[in-house]
Amino acid sequence: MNDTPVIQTRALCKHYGRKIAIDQLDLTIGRGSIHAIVGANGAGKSTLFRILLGFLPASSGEAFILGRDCRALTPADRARIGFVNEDHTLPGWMTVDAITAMHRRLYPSWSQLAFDETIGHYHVLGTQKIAQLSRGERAGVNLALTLAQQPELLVFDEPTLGLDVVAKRAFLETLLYSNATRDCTVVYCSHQMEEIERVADNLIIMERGALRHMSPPDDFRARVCAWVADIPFRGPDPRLVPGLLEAQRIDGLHHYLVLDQGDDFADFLRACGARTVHAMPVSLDRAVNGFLAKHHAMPHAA
Ligand SMILES: Nc1ncnc2c1ncn2[C@@H]1O[C@H](COP(=O)(O)OP(=O)(O)OP(=O)(O)O)[C@@H](O)[C@H]1O
Repeated sequence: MNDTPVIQTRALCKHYGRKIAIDQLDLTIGRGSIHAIVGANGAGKSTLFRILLGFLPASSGEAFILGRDCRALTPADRARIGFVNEDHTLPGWMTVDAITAMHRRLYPSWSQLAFDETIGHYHVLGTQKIAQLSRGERAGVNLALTLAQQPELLVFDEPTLGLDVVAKRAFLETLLYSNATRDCTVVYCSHQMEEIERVADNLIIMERGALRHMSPPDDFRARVCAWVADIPFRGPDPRLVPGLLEAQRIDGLHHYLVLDQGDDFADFLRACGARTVHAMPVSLDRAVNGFLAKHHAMPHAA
């Protein structure tokens, strides 16, 4: 078994003028599984993908994809990687049949079976032009073309953005199937947490171009907890609440979303005058969004 990481960056930086998009990023993603990268808008996810795929030079540091230096990818290296972005850019004037024939010629490892299995999820006719397809159908054709290459690594930049529930489900089913049936690693970024909860084995959180967390999604969810306390007056100064991500007062009760706090958080609340305290687990969506919102809201020196 090849244990070269599919993605590895060392002290990777990307500046756009004075703007720092990637900031000393050290990231290692192993082979296999589905890895989801999340981050607030502007966290650097698309920039990272563009560097990894060799579309954009880094300002400094190193980046490797499938063990190859991202600055010097050959056509043979690229054939091992399938990339789908949110725009599902395919030439609008070509028919589905024509573009399929072109890809079949281009990729020596083309699998007609993988193409047929994927396209079968969508109601697409071979005679239709790409421009005539709906957004979800275009996503399906793009995915079918990419999976038929039989890549070792699939990289998706917000692949289900703008798709309806049915198209999203078809896309995810295919993704899961492809990961389960072939030895294919999937790395994708998305803002759709319920989708990540369903498909991802590994959650990677980026913030302002740096890695903030990496673990199975459930492990991150377990770091965040919601507490409700009945405190008959103002409650503690938020700056003194350990691990605070979010504080709200609803119907006279104090609600706290906190990171990395154990049972002694209850003691803290009681010491602040709480008559009753309750801890509740949170969804992945709440945990990640609370985490990102907290840091997103912080003022940042340019
Ligand atoms: N061509 C560019 N010129 C200047 N700044 C840029 C350029 N491209 C990206 N940036 C900046 O780099 C940062 C990272 O952008 P990037 O598109 O990688 O973020 P993202 O995590 O993909 O965001 P989103 O979730 O909104 O798609 C942002 O602050 C963005 O404004």
